[in-house]
Amino acid sequence: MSSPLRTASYDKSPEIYVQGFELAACEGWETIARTLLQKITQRSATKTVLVIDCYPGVDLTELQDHMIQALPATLTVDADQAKRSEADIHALIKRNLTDDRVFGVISCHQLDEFFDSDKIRDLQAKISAAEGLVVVYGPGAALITRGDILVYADLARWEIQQRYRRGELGNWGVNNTDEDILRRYKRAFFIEWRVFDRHKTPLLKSADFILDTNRPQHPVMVSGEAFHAGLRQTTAQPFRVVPFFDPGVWGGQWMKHQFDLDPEAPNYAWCFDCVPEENSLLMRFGNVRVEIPSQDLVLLYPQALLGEKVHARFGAEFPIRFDFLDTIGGQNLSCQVHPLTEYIQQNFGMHYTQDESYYILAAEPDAEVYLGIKTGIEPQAMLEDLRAAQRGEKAFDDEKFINRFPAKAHDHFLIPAGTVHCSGAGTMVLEISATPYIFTFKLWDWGRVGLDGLPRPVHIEHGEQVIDWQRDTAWVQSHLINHIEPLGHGEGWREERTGLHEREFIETRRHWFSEAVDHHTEGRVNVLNLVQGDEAIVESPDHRFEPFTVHYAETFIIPAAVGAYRIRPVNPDGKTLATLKAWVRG
Ligand SMILES: O=P(O)(O)OC[C@H]1O[C@@H](O)[C@@H](O)[C@@H](O)[C@@H]1O
Repeated sequence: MSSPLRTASYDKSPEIYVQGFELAACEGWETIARTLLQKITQRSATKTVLVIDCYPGVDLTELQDHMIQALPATLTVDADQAKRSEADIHALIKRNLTDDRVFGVISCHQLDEFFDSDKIRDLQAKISAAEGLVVVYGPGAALITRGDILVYADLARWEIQQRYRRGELGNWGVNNTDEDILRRYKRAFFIEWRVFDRHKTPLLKSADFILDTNRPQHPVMVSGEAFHAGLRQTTAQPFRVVPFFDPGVWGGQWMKHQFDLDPEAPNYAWCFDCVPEENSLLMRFGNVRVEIPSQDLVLLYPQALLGEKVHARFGAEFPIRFDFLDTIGGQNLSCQVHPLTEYIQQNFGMHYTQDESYYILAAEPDAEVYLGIKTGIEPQAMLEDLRAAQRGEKAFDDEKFINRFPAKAHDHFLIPAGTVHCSGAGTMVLEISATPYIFTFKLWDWGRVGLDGLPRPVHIEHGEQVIDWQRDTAWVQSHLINHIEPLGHGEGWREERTGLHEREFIETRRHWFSEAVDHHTEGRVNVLNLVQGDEAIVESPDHRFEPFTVHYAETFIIPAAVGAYRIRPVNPDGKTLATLKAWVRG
């Protein structure tokens, strides 16, 4: 392994300290109920309607038993009562759901389409006839009434996925807790999360309180005002999202040692350390830590975070993804290809595609990356071989068809969609890619089964429609491997362009430095990783944010609104550090 083991300095729980709202959050059901009662009392009204809208996956039984029951409600309304039937909902989303295990079609539905307007009217009549305290709760509660006090109970997607895996949770609007995990994830990714993100955005803007329900039996609540102050502060300083680590059939051992992860885990394959759509943010208000989906920041403050140009082009979506793929002590990823832009648009309703790159953080001496097809091969022969392998008749002859290139630390492999590729065993990849990450058409999975003992889904029928057969040995060598161009230098630093390919919208720059380097967002969000060196400090030249410490391999985000920032090495030994920075071109 080319990188020696270090003491684990990588911070797995980065927090944002929100200034000026030290008393704005509280924790525990009892305290939360008391805070709500105070708010109700302060209204001095004979009737109060308290609405607790929820992201799907929030534990409604816990909410009922520990909080709603503690409130002196004269009427309690569960929004589920107004939901359309499972069959109706299925008919509405059938086309988006598809029969495939992995791929659906992105939904444009609005949440009110999933509710029965007559039932909503009945509930509204009941609510207006009631006196005293009325509590309306559950996903979609605010469709029935906006009420007098609004609480939004939120939940991060990563926690939702854990609940799916533990068999505790199915999708919203269907009784499918036992269904294949891939299918439940698909329904959430393509439909449910889209619809509920759309529904929650205006609610988060006006909610009196945000309820963090990520930790079972450890609820935390923060005022809407403090929540927004925290998000606004976040758009004016460097920050990190909460990384999550996941095992996989090809997973390795490097992250486990490097990041001090559970030594009992068999391996770790992925680390998502900057996929704001799925990660969460930790905001600290005094003694209380609140966890919210980092997507909330993207939905609520896209201009300040992304910058005008990026927001105009992508909407409220964070387009840059940094993640790790660890195969050191593991196995090859599946041999795969990603859809071309028109293919992802026309088949899956995504507006941009899964363009990727592999930046090598560390590698075993014999590590290799598979990239592009061999010059002169016959496409039909390769597809036939893949199909025969898929039928189980023989192993795919990768030697015959796919290039392999040696990989060492700091190499950068560019992978525009349509290029057949995978990282081989013995490689620690920092993926710097466009955000879509599930549009992987596996072509060959080396004849193995997944962690669940079942073959992982292979999609040769999609893959064959998007493989670019021009990307052969010579083309790949000259266009996709270490396309490194020196750009500038100064006292104790030099800058290089490392990618990405011209078909990809991300620009990447590497700085080698032993002295401070000045950077500027130029009005676009920057995402960086400290790819060499133990520690550096990100500072504001005019003291507009607190100095922010980053450690080796941590990914950090500089919102567009930050403007100028400086990265100073912490290197008493004078060693050279390196950052890899990405932003959206154009
Ligand atoms: O298909 P497997 O083997 O799990 O590899 C999957 C990984 O491959 C990489 O090239 C990327 O496409 C990742 O987004 C993906 O998670």
